[in-house]
Amino acid sequence: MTHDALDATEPPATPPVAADVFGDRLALAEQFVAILADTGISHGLIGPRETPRLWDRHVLNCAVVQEAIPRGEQPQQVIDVGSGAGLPGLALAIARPDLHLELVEPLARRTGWLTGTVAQLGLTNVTVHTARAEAMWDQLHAPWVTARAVSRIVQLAEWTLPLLEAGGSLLALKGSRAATELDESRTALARLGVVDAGVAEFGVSVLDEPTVVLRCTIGEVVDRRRFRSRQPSSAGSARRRADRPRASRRSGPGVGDRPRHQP
Ligand SMILES: C[S@@+](CC[C@H](N)C(=O)[O-])C[C@H]1O[C@@H](n2cnc3c(N)ncnc32)[C@H](O)[C@@H]1O
Repeated sequence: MTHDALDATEPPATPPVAADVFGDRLALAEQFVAILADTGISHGLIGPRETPRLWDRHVLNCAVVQEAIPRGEQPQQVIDVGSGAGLPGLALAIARPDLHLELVEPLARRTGWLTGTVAQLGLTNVTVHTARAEAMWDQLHAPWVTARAVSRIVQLAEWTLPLLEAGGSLLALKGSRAATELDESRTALARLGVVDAGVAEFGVSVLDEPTVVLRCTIGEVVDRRRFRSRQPSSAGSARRRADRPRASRRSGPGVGDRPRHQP
């Protein structure tokens, strides 16, 4: 059957590699894909043309980022910013029941769908917050923040680095331009408190196109007063500020000018 011949709400067949990624949580992942193909599309959280690609481009692409987060003895918290249809947040929560996912998404229509999906899946390791990331600085802190397709890296760092504990990392799922974006942003990231950054690929053995992650690691907890004074009044003005070259305002060493470390 061709992709066009598929019913719009019919979930795509489960690829064999999904079992490698999700293990004994595969049935939950299949349920998530079925929900995405149904209400995820009818509620406008994901494009209708994405149905045939729900596994490889979306759910698997996001779940493999679990490789970046070591398994510890204690449950670890992960803040997923701009979760949209639960990507990567819900894919990670399904793949890794040892993680607790805090999904931060400002659009109530989306968080309503997320809350319903969490209930349908019976996930107990997810909390959904209807808020912008900047509004959660005083309430949520974690060693990991994830984000996919939310903003360019400097703007994303401004929104999310205050959510990180000391030594924590922002994992930004990016496309093939990740290395270029990082090289263009090193000075600005260093000014925001990033002490180490790098680009790494995940899912190399299971995906035709591995997931490219731009990682930004902070040292001490970042000075939030600096960020708060720069808190954007709107996404547009913030983006304009974030994309302005900062080297002209103050020169200094860029992050990652020391040897890179891969997660
Ligand atoms: C293009 S969507 C990506 C959704 C999902 N991460 C994905 O990859 O499918 C970007 C999402 O980021 C959210 N967003 C934008 N600015 C944000 C902010 N400052 N804090 C949290 N979420 C934000 C939007 O509401 C939207 O749901």
